[in-house]
Amino acid sequence: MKVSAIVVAAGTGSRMKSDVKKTYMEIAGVPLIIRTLRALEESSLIKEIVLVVGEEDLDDAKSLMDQYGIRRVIRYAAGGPERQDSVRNGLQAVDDSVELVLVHDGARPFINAAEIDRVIQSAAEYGAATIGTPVKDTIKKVENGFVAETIPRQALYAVQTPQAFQAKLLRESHKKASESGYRSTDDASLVEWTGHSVRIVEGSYRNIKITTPEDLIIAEAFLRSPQA
Ligand SMILES: Nc1ccn([C@@H]2O[C@H](COP(=O)(O)OP(=O)(O)OP(=O)(O)O)[C@@H](O)[C@H]2O)c(=O)n1
Ligand SMILES: C[C@](O)(CO)[C@H](O)COP(=O)(O)O
Repeated sequence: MKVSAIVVAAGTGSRMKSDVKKTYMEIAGVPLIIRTLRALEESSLIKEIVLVVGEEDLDDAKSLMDQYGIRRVIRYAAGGPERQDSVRNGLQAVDDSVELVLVHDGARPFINAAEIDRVIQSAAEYGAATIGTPVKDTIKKVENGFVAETIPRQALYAVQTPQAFQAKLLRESHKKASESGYRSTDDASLVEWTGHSVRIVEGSYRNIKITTPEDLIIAEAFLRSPQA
């Protein structure tokens, strides 16, 4: 089964409040995107990577891949206004012969090959799968500054990436969403919206998305204490 990975790294990183684009920020001396791509290269199931970066960063990204010896990236695509647009642009660069597509945030460097392969195997079996972890906090819906509802925690998961899909299903979901103007923050929700079920794969609380400055402190701590 031919598996392609789309790595989305074209965001502006506004919540990081940094002059340096989050994608290229160094964590312990190595750019964030390089750490993430190195993790993906550990999976023998991923045959190619399509890297989605800002249009203005395409040349620099290719140089960075050469500098750090990232060999699995073979195609590039320009990002779009939102993450959903960037994924869609990446999809257009994936060969039609590819059977399964994995989508991963460039901002999640702490994924490991075992987790990646479990998501791939689950998507191969069920058509769509996402990694995630049970929510640890109590989650409440807020309206006008007041709690409107406490959502029972037992069934709640904080989903992460990688998410993986049969290529045809993901292409159709993105096409329908684009045609109808449906917008969402992850790819699994587009597939759900079309009525297809999505399998949950148990993940790790280490698979954080580097989003705000606090996440950099956590990331440095994770690097000092590698996963058992
Ligand atoms: N238009 C966009 C927006 C996001 N992303 C990517 O999607 C992943 C998850 O998005 P997020 O963490 O929100 O990144 P940013 O959008 O850059 O952050 P912010 O929302 O703080 O601006 C990141 O790897 C980001 O680079 C992307 O490729 N294209
Ligand atoms: C895809 C994702 O990482 C799943 O949790 C999340 O939805 C990305 O959200 P962001 O606002 O684009 O970081």
